Amino acid sequence: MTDSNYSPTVAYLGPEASFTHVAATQLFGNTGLVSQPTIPDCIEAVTAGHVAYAIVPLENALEGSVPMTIDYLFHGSELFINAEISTPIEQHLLVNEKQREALDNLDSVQSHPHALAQCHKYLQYHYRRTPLIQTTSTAAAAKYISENPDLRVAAIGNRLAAEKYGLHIAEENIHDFHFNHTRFVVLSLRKGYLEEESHSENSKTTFMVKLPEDDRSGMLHQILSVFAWRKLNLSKIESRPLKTGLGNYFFIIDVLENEDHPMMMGAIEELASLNCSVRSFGSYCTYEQKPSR
Ligand SMILES: O=C(O)C(=O)Cc1ccccc1
Repeated sequence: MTDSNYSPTVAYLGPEASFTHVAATQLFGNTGLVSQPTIPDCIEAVTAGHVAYAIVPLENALEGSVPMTIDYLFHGSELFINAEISTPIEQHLLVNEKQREALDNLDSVQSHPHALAQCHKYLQYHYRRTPLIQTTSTAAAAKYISENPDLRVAAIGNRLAAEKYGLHIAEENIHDFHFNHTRFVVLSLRKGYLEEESHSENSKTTFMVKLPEDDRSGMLHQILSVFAWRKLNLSKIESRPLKTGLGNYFFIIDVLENEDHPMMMGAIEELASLNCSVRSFGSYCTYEQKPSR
């Protein structure tokens, strides 16, 4: 989707064949992608300037926000969101070819916490007594079982991981709900669209809003009316712990408008006049990934 003559370096939550990797190739192609073992590693790589961008999962339709991304992005990062890509997620049960017959006798099932949670009913029904082990990504679990053929361990991951690591798909589509999509965000130190020529009709802006210290009753209502009377459509509002004490929250607010729109500028000013602290993560476009993997 980016200019074919220019390939930026992009840190992604790897290894190869993770869902994040699939999303990264959709946006950036195959060149310049740098696998990182964890979400904090992706965020640190782009913050330190080792890569131009990082791409990480932000939110899943079944499980909600990815806490690791929220923690590192909203608590003290200097990063902006340049794009988001929403992808359909299909989870499969994978085993090493050597363990095809061990399915009734597994010692553990391993995957990313969100993948385990997305398949919870399946696991509860079929593997109630089997330990579930969390890994840094679905692909890390797939790679692990391919490198340890003698372990009676299954992984949960995508079809590409099965192909890449030579694994047998023991059961397809084990996610509990059909509509399983994940939002991945592209982050960098630069505020602005991934593609400069992006048009603003399809824009979204993400804000982090903190309430004033002297939190008054009806404050959230006041914040929402700032957007409501300007007919600014919110696609998300989520409260997250500020980590400063029980009951202290900030809000993540996504607005379906470009930050430069006069109504948005007015909204930000009005929030400031209510003594809210507002940090903008910038305006960006949403890309949709075709279902395939
Ligand atoms: O683990 C992966 O492959 C990821 O990219 C993170 C993730 C996990 C589960 C659903 C979507 C993304």
